[in-house]
Amino acid sequence: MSLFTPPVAKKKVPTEKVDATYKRLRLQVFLGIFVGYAGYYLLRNNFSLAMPALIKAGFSKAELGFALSAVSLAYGISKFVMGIVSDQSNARLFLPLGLTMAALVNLAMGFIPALTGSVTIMFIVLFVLGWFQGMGWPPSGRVLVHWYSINERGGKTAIWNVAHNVGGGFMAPLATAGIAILASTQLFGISSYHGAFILPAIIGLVVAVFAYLTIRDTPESVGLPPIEEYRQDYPNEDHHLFEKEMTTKEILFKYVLNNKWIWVIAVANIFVYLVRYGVENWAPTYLTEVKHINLGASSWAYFWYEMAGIPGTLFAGWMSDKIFKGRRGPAGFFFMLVVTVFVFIYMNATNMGVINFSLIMIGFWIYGPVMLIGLQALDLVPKKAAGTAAGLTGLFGYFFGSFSANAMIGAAVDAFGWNFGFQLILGASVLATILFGITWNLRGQTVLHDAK
Ligand SMILES: O=P(O)(O)OC[C@H](O)CO
Repeated sequence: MSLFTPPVAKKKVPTEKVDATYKRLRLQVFLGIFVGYAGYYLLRNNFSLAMPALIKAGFSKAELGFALSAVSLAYGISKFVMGIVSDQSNARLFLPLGLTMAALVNLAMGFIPALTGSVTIMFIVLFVLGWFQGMGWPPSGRVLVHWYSINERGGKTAIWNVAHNVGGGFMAPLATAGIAILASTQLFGISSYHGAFILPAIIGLVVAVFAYLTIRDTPESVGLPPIEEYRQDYPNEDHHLFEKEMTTKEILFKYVLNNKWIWVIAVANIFVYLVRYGVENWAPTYLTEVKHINLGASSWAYFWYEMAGIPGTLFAGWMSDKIFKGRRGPAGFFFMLVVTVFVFIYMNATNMGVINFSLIMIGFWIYGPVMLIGLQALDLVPKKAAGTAAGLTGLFGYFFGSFSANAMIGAAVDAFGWNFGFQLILGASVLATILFGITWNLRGQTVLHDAK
């Protein structure tokens, strides 16, 4: 454990050098967590690229779907558990370690055919992968709260959040290239689909080295003053800074589990994730089954849903920083209100242009709230509890929201039809809007009584 203990600088940076050092290191650590988290996404869903070959080998869609569910199941739990561990760990080591482990699991799946030989084994291996995946978000959050103060954190977290889409976007071509290389060279004498694991894993290892070289745990770890002091921007009225590392008990019972606002946004996250994955996962089926458009056209709609999330996320961060001066609730409320309107249009539309447009609009407006919940979790607690707070919201989002999106909506549609399935999504969207509304006056760790 001592290997991961957050470091403390032996010497302070001289006052005249503080500004230049801060400027240089803020850019450097940001690049580290951006590229690092994109690296995590290279290795999160690449199994799906191996699935067509596994189906040909005799596995059913239901079996592979079951195996795949292990990733989000483990990811949700790990984001919370590893979030707790990461709050007392050096982010410079923690993030690259999780990425390295995720890459090693992928290399094992690439080189050991037995690991993709049965559903049970795949479930176990993917569970382990999901667990290591949970080591990416918490240290990134730790870096964001220590290097960026509250009135700029929205914009910076939003830009960082784009790493999700960059990593997810590069994953498919990389995995496909890996398959093509093995198919043409017959290297290692294994089936070509193993390339979907091997090439992204190799890039993941390179990214882990880059992340280690660039990330620095906290400003204090390199002899700089705390960010609040440097930028004169404080998260609470008495300007109290939490610079002492805390025990797990303190973090959990003093700052996270007894903070009613964390519970409000954790529950909000169930509904946000139900909308995010409910719309995304079921769009291809809905469009092909009900609207009778071909799969090629529906996969383009899916692609644009993802891409629209990039400007939407940036807009949400900017809005919460600049218009609402560090308050995330009003921005989340506004974004979810618009999502609700477009879910309503989407479920009632008959014209293909309107259907595609409303789907893209849902993509644009939903990723803002996805990012804002994580950001709000970081804001609401002392810096030393950031990973745990964000982890708890992630647990609720993945364990309940993503799970319900996959299982409950499918069952509801089977039993009562598409309209009922959409009513569930619409209801979730309204509830998320209300819950964001409840947090309207929150800014950092303070409730602003005069905020309008
Ligand atoms: O855990 P992920 O990858 O869904 O990311 C969550 C968002 O960044 C939370 O703000």
